[in-house]
Amino acid sequence: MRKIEHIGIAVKDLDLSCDLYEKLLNTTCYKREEVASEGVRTAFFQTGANKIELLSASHQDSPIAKFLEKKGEGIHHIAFDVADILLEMERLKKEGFVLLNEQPKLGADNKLVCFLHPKGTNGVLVELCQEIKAL
Ligand SMILES: CC[C@H](C(=O)O)C(=O)SCCNC(=O)CCNC(=O)[C@H](O)C(C)(C)COP(=O)(O)OP(=O)(O)OC[C@H]1O[C@@H](n2cnc3c(N)ncnc32)[C@H](O)[C@@H]1OP(=O)(O)O
Ligand SMILES: [Co+2]
Repeated sequence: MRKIEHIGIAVKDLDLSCDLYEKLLNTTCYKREEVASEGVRTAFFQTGANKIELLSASHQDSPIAKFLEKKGEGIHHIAFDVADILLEMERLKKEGFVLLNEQPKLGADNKLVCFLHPKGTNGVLVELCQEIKAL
């Protein structure tokens, strides 16, 4: 794990929350992206070396919809930047962490991602992110 790649925040209304976070962070959202496979709409903010990812649900079966129903708006996950996601997944599996996807999957913001079950990380949903390098 090289650094925190982003903090994911679950929100009910992405437009409203984008306005709020633009005021809070004094910067505009640099990317909005829907990840249909995850059932999420995302909005990214760069704050110095860090990123905030706002996430809303794009359909009712989205993990974000379930999270909002159960816990309401708030921090949803912490994403870490990794150099080699396959190596890291292998290492974490050997360490006994529960991977929520056996293979890396396409995430937002040009990343390959994998999630670890929060039950094995003291209640924090952890996401691994590897930048997809242009060939
Ligand atoms: C990939 C695009 C983008 C990116 O950055 O590139 C994203 O970040 S997309 C983010 C949305 N996608 C995901 O979250 C995928 C991984 N998540 C899952 O597979 C599920 O949400 C899972 C397994 C974490 C929970 O799903 P489940 O159906 O089991 O929901 P439950 O409500 O029954 O939860 C079981 C248990 O886990 C606790 N929980 C759920 N979500 C979280 C969370 N975000 N942080 C911490 N804990 C969480 C929940 O409270 C339940 O615990 P319990 O003690 O039983 O109440
Ligand atoms: Co994320």
